[in-house]
Amino acid sequence: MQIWGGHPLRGHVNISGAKNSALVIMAGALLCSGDCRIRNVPLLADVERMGQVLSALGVRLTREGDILDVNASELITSKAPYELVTQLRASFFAIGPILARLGIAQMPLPGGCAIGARPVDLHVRGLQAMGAEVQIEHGICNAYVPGANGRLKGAKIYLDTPSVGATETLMMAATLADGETIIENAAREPEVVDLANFCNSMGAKIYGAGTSTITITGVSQLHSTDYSIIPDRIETGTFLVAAAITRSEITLSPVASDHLIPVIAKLRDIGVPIIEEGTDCLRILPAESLKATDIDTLPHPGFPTDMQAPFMSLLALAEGDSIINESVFENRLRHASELNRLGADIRVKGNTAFVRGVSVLSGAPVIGTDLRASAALVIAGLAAEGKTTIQGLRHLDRGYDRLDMKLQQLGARILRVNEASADAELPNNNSNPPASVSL
Ligand SMILES: CC(=O)N[C@H]1[C@@H](OP(=O)(O)OP(=O)(O)OC[C@H]2O[C@@H](n3ccc(=O)[nH]c3=O)[C@H](O)[C@@H]2O)O[C@H](CO)[C@@H](O)[C@@H]1O
Ligand SMILES: C=C(OP(=O)(O)O)C(=O)O
Repeated sequence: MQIWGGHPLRGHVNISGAKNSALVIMAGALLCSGDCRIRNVPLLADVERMGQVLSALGVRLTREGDILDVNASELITSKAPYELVTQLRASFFAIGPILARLGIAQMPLPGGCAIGARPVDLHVRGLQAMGAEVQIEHGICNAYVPGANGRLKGAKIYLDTPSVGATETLMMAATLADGETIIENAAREPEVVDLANFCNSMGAKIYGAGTSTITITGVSQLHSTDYSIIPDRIETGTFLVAAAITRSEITLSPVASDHLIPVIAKLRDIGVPIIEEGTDCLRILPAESLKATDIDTLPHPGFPTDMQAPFMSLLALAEGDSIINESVFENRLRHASELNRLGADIRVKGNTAFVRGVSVLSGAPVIGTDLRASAALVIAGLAAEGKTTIQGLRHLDRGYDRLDMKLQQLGARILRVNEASADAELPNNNSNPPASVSL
């Protein structure tokens, strides 16, 4: 991807459905033996792969625009395909519904962004508390429920850390379990609430999602539903930061601004004016100056780790020194060295980045190491002088719905090229932007 920086954005951007809701809700559809219609599904490589995982299990899927119809009435296997599951994180969460439906599941350990060890011990311990026998061998998590009816049992589960995925896996498993499950220290992310709402729309009995204690009363089966997923708060945040760094005025909708409280608060600290318009629209105005601030990532409702990398790009151009502490994942600061190639002044020690604001960034060839790191480089490229060439588009495609196209519609000079030809052009780094660029 090539970006010629220094051009303000203008206009309106449509925010897609949330990646992390769509993926887990697709897994949740495994709980239902009827038709599930899921609306507002983003166009993402991860969604495509999750669909392939479900298909391999015997699920029938059809997609038209952003509507996905899923029918999991006949599951033909409890074994998920290794090559697919290892490419994304959320596929693993399907272990909960598969086990609840079939009493047996063989789930490879997941992939996803390489931002830390990302174990699945909390998922496993929770399923064990619900009566499953679980063993990990040869990269596969084998789980089964002993006993004649193969039904999980309600349990009291305390999560050592409020893991989003573990909360979702266990919540889904508990919907069809025998009796009541209580998850303490549950994750409170909006996507957990979205999944609970989806399950409840199929007749599940989940109470307290969005708080630290979730109670689920198991039912014997779930019914068909028609459900629309929430707007992507991380995509929204990414466009807000893209507008902030280019000193632009844009509007964004649909958005759920109550899911963005820490992000909007930090942007305001930095000096970026944001106006809420109506119930689902945000307007961002050009900042007079960008001021340094400190960020500590935390589970929701704290500042989201998925917004840390984009904010690092913004703070790289703020006046003064900022400290960014990544508390959720142990290896999620790899974009700092790539931002330094663009002229940023960032030092990393352990899980902390010390960002000394500079007045300009200058375009250079860089590599995105994970999804949000790649987004951070796109954002920096929009502000940098000259041309930035970004490799690692496969990460972006996993989690952003046509990011280059949406930015182009806002007036960004951004061109998608295949990575081999991007390499070929690297020496010509400061060439002028083409008069117009198209996909
Ligand atoms: C597909 C999806 O929804 N991905 C999101 C989800 O990932 P994911 O669900 O993988 O993230 P978790 O909330 O589980 O991880 C949080 C922390 O808990 C640790 N942990 C997690 C599970 C476990 O069994 N043991 C354990 O120690 C992790 O290593 C990490 O340090 O939440 C993250 C935190 O908001 C986001 O960055 C990801 O975008
Ligand atoms: C870390 C992320 O995704 P995943 O959990 O799918 O790797 C993310 O969306 O930023």
